[in-house]
Amino acid sequence: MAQILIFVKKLHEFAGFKLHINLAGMIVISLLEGAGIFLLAPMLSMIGLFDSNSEVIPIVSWIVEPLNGWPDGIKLSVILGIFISLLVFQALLQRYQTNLNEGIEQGFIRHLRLGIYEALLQSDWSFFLKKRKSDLIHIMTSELPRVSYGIYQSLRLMTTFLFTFVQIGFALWLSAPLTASVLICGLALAVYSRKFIRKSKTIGDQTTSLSQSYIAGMTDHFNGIKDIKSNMMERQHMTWFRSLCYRMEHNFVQFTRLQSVSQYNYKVASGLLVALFVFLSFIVFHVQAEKLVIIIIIFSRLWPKFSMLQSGWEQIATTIPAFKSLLDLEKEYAAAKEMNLQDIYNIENPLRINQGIECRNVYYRYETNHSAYALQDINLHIPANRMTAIVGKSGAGKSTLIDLLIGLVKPEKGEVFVDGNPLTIASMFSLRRAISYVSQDPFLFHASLRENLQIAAPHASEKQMWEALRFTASDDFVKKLPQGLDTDMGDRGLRLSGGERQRIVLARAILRKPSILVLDEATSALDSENEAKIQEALELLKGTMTIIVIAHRLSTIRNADQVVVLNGGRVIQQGGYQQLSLERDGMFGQLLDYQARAKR
Ligand SMILES: Nc1ncnc2c1ncn2[C@@H]1O[C@H](COP(=O)(O)OP(=O)(O)OP(=O)(O)O)[C@@H](O)[C@H]1O
Repeated sequence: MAQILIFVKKLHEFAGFKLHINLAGMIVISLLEGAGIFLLAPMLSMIGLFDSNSEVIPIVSWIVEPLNGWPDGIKLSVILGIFISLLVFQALLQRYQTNLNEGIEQGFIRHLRLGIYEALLQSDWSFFLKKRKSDLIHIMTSELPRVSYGIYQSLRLMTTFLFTFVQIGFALWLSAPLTASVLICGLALAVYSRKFIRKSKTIGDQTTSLSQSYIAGMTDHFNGIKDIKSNMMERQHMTWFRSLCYRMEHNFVQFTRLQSVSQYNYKVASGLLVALFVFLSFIVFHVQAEKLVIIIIIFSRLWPKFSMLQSGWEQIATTIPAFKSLLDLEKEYAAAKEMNLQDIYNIENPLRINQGIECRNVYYRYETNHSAYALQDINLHIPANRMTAIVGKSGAGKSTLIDLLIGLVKPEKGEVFVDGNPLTIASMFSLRRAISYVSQDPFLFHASLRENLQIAAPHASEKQMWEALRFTASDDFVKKLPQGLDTDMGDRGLRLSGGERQRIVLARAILRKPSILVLDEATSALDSENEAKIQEALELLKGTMTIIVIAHRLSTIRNADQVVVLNGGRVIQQGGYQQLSLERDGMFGQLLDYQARAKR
């Protein structure tokens, strides 16, 4: 419950006076409904349904007294007129309040959605390394609507509660002992029904974990669909999916069953209560007929509200785990926050690097409770406007070193310097403004080629786009695409071959006119001819920007000014290509030998 209160507080902060107007509207609607019910007594008496003395009923006496002595027809018309006016006013207010409610709810959800996405973009890279992407998608797509539903139910519950409260007030005014005895029965039922709320919460926990598995499973399966189909793994996946679907079905059915039991209990109890009620009225409390009619009308309208309160609580209880997921995520975000998004936007100027980037005694571990360091004792200088190649066996720490140099991860020990100044959070963002990074797994958005290029350089002209494409030997195949630059790239750029995709991503990186170009195995999927073209292009860039390259194919780094060899997270060799290739006992020489042998 504490989780919901936190969100109600947030709702209050967000909606402010609108929420107050909403609550006031609810109270007025309930009061009008109560007053309308009071008018039923004189109406029924005039029609002749019972012989009434309306003066004994509060409010009614104020209206009926001035009409005494008037003909019955006019009296009835006046009362009916007041009744209709109350109804119309109440209906109008109700309409306004419903719209206001929806506006508040949807506005609040938008506010939460934007907040989560903003916090996501403000989080550091280590947050994304630890978090399953599908869990974030799950929260944005499944948990947020549940939170929205929980808030809607909470507002509805509040309305029902206020309505019930006001109506109980009227009933108490008419007959305190009778109302009190009905309330005691209602309270006893509410205490008995607490177990239903607890069970609802357990079912809600299961709903969260099942929908999390569902989205995680679907994401994994779609990412690996080629492996599934080509390795005939359909049966295993179908079995997993079927079992999950059964469990999800059971989860929903279980909740409906639970609700039907609690609603059944309420119905039976209401029958028993009506009998008790009539008995008490006549035999014990001797309530006057007029008052009894009004009390019966009030309670006949109130009892469904009691059962709505119960079912509302149960519905809210199932959404509590979703509220909890959101709060947990907020805590994780707070711990992982790098900087405010607005401050990030304000960093417009790329960092100018004159001397270079340097690591001093740097150590880094992915998990601090794990003894293995991905990088250790790194002392390294990456000179500005030169090409540095980082090589080493798989798992040596090359990509981790790049992440550290561009400030994506922070050293556990030691420090990174740019032109002799320690890398701070602010300078790190300026540094990233200066970088174009091409990863091992080049990614294109499901949009046209033009849009994919514009993401990196929104103001690039068509001419500049073609220049970048020519630079990366992509212009020929782009011209052959059905709609040229406007061709859709498909899901993750699936429309292109691996090598074509790499060249487009490289063109995008160049288009940004970076002062540091980082290529993490960016040409691994290219054939020799295209790779040679890219090498020539990179040669042209040398001297104009700092280039850092990770490459397994050592032939591609022949022109590097500096080669850094990593092994087991340590720098074991460093120097010019020629110099290192002559050190025959060194790892670089060994790597060159392996590749020469593999070629033969
Ligand atoms: N997200 C992660 N969580 C935990 N350990 C990781 C993570 N990423 C990498 N590692 C570990 O850190 C070490 C260095 O990994 P890194 O990716 O930097 O190697 P690499 O030299 O780039 O390898 P490759 O050439 O295969 O891409 C490896 O032992 C790897 O298992």
